[in-house]
Amino acid sequence: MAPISAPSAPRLRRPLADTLNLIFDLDGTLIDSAPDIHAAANKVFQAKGLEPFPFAVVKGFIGNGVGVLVSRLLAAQGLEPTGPLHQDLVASFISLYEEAFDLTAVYPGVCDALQALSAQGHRLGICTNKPEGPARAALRHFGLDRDMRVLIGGDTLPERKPDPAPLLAALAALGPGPALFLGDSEVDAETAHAANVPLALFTEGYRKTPAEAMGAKLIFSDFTALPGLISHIARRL
Ligand SMILES: O=C(O)COP(=O)(O)O
Ligand SMILES: [Mg+2]
Repeated sequence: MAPISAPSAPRLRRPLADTLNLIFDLDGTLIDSAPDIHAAANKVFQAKGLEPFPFAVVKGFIGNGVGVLVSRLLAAQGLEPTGPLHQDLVASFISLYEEAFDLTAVYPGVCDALQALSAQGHRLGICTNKPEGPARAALRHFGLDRDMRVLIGGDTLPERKPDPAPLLAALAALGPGPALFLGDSEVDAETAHAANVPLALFTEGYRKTPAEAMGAKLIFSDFTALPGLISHIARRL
């Protein structure tokens, strides 16, 4: 008797040729959140009877996560950068941060670009030093979570950027394939370099170094151009 034929095996879900694993930074890359970070920092400092900060000072300290931000702010006022006051300020900052969206804006063209990239078959994820809770809340609030398959925040792993571990973990979650890390800062450039992943630099974020000195494979200032730029370089990654 002829064997009953097995139902045809499901097709292996292999990445399409020319599709990439695209990992995005969050603050200064997808969202311009510095005004909310500034407001939250001033609220928690003032609640302790401490002086508020000018916007440029807080903006210049963004990039290494909340713990480092608060340490830098304390040091800027000549205070001990670690210890109980630091812990208190970080805890209150994070609880404010989960709902601090009023002063934050998504950079122009981001939503459409993410949808277009996903529709082109690229796999998208986030690697940020923002704590995971506030990062998830921000992505949901701005409708940026739909196409994201993974989120690694500043407190998801014991390591955070510029250690390569968070970026490598995000990429591992997306599966094998060529990758690009899209970020705005020196921390992102260092992370990309340490993980041996090419960097696409978004120029409108919180960087201090000239764009050409960041070692980026791609430099862009406008998200509406991103899907086209990525199609152009995909084969060369
Ligand atoms: O929270 C920060 O300090 C920086 O966050 P980012 O990694 O998304 O730029
Ligand atoms: Mg950033």
